[in-house]
Amino acid sequence: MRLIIRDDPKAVAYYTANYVRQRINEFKPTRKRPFVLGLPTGSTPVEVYWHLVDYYKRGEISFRHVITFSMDEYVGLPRSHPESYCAFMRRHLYDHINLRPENVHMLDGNADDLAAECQRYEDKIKEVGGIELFLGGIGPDGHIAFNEPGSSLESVTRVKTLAYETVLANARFFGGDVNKVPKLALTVGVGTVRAAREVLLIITGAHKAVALAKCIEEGVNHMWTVSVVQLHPSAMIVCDEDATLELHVKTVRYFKSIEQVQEQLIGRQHIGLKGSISKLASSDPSGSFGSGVLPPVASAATNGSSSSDASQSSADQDEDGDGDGSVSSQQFSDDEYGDAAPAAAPAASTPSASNIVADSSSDTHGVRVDDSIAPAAPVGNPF
Ligand SMILES: N[C@@H]1[C@@H](O)[C@H](O)[C@@H](COP(=O)(O)O)O[C@@H]1O
Repeated sequence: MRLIIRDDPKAVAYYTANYVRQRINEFKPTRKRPFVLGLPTGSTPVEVYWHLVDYYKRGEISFRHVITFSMDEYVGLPRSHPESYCAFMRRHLYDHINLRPENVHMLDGNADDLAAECQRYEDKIKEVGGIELFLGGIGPDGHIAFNEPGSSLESVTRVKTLAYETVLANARFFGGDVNKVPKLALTVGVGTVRAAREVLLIITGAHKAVALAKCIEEGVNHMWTVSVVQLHPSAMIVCDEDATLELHVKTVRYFKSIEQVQEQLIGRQHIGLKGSISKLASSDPSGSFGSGVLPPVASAATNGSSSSDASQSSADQDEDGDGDGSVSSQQFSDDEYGDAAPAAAPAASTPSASNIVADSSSDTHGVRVDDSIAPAAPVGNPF
């Protein structure tokens, strides 16, 4: 498991959105080989979605060959209700990017046969080849999707009764009235999340610090269903400093030092997504490794793909899926299905990799970690 710690929720959102963009662009999805993405609701991912919309509008990513599966949905809440997860996903992401309607999958909490609806969802996930990347959040009680404490760690998509703590936590979306919060939901299972080829969780806030500690420092336990990520071969948690409050200092220093040492020994340019390593840095010019003195980390400019790299990756997607993998940027903009083509870059209210100013001052736990992808976040909700 990888734990990436950033200063605050904005930096977490920015890191996560960048990661998703790079994963999709490196995958080079085509019609025959789409990228299958699992997505959460909740307040935590909202800013991630703003960034993804921004990347799309800048032409840095295309969702044309991306298939999405939302994690969960309330039972009995009309889809048109502003707090339905269907409305949420449309409001924050789906209505603003070039997903094909047939590639958007959401659970129907008003289906006549809820069990059949859950089975349909599982079948559909299998039919498209499984989920490549499952992005998730957690509740303060450590639930992932709506897999409340005590959920089977092998569970699949099903109807779930919500824990009182979750109803309380979500009452804020229903005018603070717990009576208005649906008590049942459809949710992908813990096993559904585990089956994804990669899991990326975003966890922010002191109110989730106990859950993060249970997830990382204790054993796999159905009372903290997020802890199942310990069993996943490719799991990453991106959290903020507040969420680390219940972790041992040693744990925090360990994960921060991994990031720092990797950059020193390997060089950020050689660390692939999912933590893969292409080669070691050619030399250790300072010769300082082992002395306990870590050199400054790389600057923002070396962090992952530049905007133009990402844009090129998008443009390289094989539009017609014939396997040749090469299309011109004109083809990238063409829209045989009538979707909106990537728009011009919006005004300077949104960030780009190039205008991020590195801030390496964070030293909360005594280990300096490069924060070079700390965001200049969008000003306000762009929608
Ligand atoms: N079912 C959702 C979860 O999928 C989500 O992770 C959680 C966290 O929400 P927030 O990000 O608002 O804390 O909320 C709900 O319970």
